[in-house]
Amino acid sequence: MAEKLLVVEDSKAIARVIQKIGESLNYEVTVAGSMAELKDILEDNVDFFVATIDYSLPDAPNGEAIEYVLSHHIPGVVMTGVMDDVTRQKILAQPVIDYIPKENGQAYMYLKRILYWQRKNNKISVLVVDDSRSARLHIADLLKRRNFTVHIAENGIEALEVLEKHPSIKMVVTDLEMPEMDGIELTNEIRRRFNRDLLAIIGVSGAEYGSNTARFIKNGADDFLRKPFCPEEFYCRITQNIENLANIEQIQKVAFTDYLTELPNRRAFFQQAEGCITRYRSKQAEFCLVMMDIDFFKKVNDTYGHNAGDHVLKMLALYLRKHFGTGLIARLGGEEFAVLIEGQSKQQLCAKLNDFRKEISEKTITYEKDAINFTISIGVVFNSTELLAKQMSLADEALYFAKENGRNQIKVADTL
Ligand SMILES: Nc1nc2c(ncn2[C@@H]2O[C@H](COP(=O)(O)OP(=O)(O)OP(=O)(O)O)[C@@H](O)[C@H]2O)c(=O)[nH]1
Repeated sequence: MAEKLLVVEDSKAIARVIQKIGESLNYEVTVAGSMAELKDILEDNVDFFVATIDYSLPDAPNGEAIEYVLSHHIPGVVMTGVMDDVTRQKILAQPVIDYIPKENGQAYMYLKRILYWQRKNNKISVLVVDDSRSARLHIADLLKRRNFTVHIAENGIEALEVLEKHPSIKMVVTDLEMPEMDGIELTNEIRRRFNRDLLAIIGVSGAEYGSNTARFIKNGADDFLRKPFCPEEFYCRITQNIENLANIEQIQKVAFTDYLTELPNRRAFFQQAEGCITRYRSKQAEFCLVMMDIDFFKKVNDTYGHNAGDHVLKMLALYLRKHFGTGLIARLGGEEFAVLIEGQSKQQLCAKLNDFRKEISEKTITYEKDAINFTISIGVVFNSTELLAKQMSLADEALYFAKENGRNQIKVADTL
C-alpha cells in the first residue's frame, strides 16, 4: 500500500508541483489549501507518513499549521518563503524533519530527495558515538526524525562491539574526544574492517580544533561536522553521504549484473566462483561447473526478430533460476550461460542437468503471436581441482563437443 503524503499549501501551483513530486515517488497525496481544510482532513484521518507544511497560510500566517501537524505525530518538512533568522529559529526549535526556503527550483529537488529517503531510511542503521549523553541523544533524535534506525555507543571500544553485532550499520557519526578510544582511533579501526564502499564515517568535533577536520579525513572519515552544528547542515551531510553509498551500490550492481536477464554477468561469475568452489570443497560436496549455450540462436533472431530472441534469453534465465537458484548462475555473454552447483553425487547432478535440458527442449515460449521452441547444449566438468579458468575451458571444450555431436545434449569434460 502506498504511503500517504499530506501537502499543506495555499498556492495551487506550488501544491501541484509538490503533488507531482509525491506521486512520482509513489506517495498517495492529499492537499490541504488552508488551516481550516487541514483541520477537516486530520479529523478523519491522521494516517499520514509525512507532510510538507507551508509556513504561512491565509488563516494561519505564523506557522500555526506546523505545530498542528506535528501534534498529530505526522513528521513534517516546512516549506517557507519567509527567510528571516527569527522565523528560521522558531521553525527549527520544533521537531521538524527539515526546513526548506522556497528560493528556487532547487528547493523542490531537495524536497524530492527528502521524501525519497524518508521512506528508505528506516532500512539504514546509523551508529552515534559520543561520551556525552546529551550530545548522543541530540544526534540520535535528529536521525530518528529522518526515520533512520539508530544505535548508540559511549566510546570507540563500545562502538566496535556494536558494529560487530549489527553488520547492517551503514554510517558512523563519531565525536573526537572520548575515553577508552577516541574518534580518530575509532575511524582508523573501522577502516581496517570496512572499506568506504560499505560504511561512511562522519567525524564531529569542537570549533576550536580546526586541524581535526583534516585528521579525521586522513584517517578514513568521509566527512566532518564542527560543533555546534545546525540541523540543516547535519541533514545535508548525512543525506549526501547516504546518497554516495547508494550510488556506489548502484554502480556495483550495474557492473556485476547482466542488463537483459538481470543474472550475474561474467565479471560477477569470475568474482564469486572461486569462493563457491572453495566452499564446496571444504565440505567435501560433489559439484560441477557447467557451460550452456542455446542451439541455433541466430535462427531464433532471424525467424522471430531480435526482441523475441531477447525474450527467449530472459525466459531461459528464469528457468535457470528456478532449477539452479541455490548455485551460482551467470550470463557470460550472447546466448552463453554458466552454472556452478553442488549435489549429492555426480549421477544426481547429471540427472538434474539432463532434466533441465529435456524440459527446455519440450517447452514452447510464446512471444506476441509466435510459439518458439529451442534447445540447449551443455558442457560440464565435475569436481575439478583445476584453476577456475582451466575448469571453464574444459567445460567449454565439452560444450563444443556437444554442439559438434548434434546439439541438444550434455557432454562431460572428463569423458572426452
Ligand atoms: N536477441 C539477442 N540476440 C543476441 C544477443 N546476444 C547475442 N545474440 C545473438 O546470438 C546469436 C549467436 O549466434 P551464433 O554464435 O552463430 O550461434 P548459434 O546460432 O546459437 O549457433 P550454435 O551456437 O552453433 O548452435 C547471434 O545472432 C547474436 O546476434 C542478445 O542479447 N539478444
